[in-house]
Amino acid sequence: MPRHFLHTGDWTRAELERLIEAAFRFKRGEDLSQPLLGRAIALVFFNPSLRTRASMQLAVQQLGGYPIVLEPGSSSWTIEFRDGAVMDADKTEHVAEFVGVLARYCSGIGVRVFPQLRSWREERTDPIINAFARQSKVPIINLESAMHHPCQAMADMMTIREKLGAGRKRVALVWAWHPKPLPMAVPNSFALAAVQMGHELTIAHPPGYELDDDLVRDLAMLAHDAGTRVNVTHEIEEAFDGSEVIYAKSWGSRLFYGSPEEELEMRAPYRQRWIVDEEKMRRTGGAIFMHCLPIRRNVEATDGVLNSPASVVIDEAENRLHIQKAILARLFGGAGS
Ligand SMILES: CC(=O)N[C@@H](CCCN)C(=O)O
Ligand SMILES: NC(=O)OP(=O)(O)O
Repeated sequence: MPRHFLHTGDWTRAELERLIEAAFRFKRGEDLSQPLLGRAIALVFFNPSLRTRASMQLAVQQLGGYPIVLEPGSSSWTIEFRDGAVMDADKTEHVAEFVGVLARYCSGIGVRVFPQLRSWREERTDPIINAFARQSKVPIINLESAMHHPCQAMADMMTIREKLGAGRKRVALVWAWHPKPLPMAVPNSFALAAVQMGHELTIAHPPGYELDDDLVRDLAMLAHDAGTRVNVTHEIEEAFDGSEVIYAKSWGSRLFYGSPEEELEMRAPYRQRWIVDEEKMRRTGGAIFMHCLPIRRNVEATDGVLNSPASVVIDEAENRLHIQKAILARLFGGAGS
């Protein structure tokens, strides 16, 4: 089985640290190697993207490779994932043939596939990215699945290092109100990578927005191993007191997968309070503000915060390019491996 990049939990802290160091070498222009020379990487997008798509295409190209972007269900065929499925409905080809064929053309396959937000029990197991990983003889890179967004989380860890230096930081993952229930991939991966890197993590969310139980258990174990801790609070202000990093993100409640209307009703009371504004940022004494983007201005965070020097969201997005070059170089040989 090839080594995939599905979530950071499969990689050691030392390996993650080396990825960040390699990413800084790319960023500083010190590493101009082309480990992908003459090779193709498929980038499979089931969902929209700005940053991931543009930065992965560029990353592959800057390493000498050729990116092939595919969009199943729009410009390429619809795909069936279930083993043993009788394919007499709408799906045109099976993931077995899809990855079998692509592996003859490409050295690796990046996949973006959001959850349907229909069945928590099923989607919490990340079935689609895992089906790709099971079927594939070439490395699979997770470009955001139902449960993880490791490229984002690694760009986030790089950005924290870049802005605040090495060592343990007090970081807060803050739930924000949003007009739609969104996936949990970004908060899961941020929390996981943050404790793996030894940061002290506070997670603030309203009741009912708990992250996955297994993930929370893993966070506690990893925090213990790293000599740090994870605090969970239902008070948004508590996340700001003394924090050095405010990481805002909205996510849907797992209690209401399959019933978005009820979910929206449950979150309605949180609209006024669960927003990052300048008043809350003042409680931190100089924290940086982070968000994976896209962000809804004056809903998740105010213009005042996003336009202030505290906001590092554009640097964070730039760092996607550099860390993904490090990840590609690590998976496909050459520099950074
Ligand atoms: C607005 C939206 O759909 N956000 C998606 C993508 C975030 C970054 N790739 C999410 O919350 O997972
Ligand atoms: N942050 C992020 O993954 O952005 P896109 O959804 O635009 O790729």
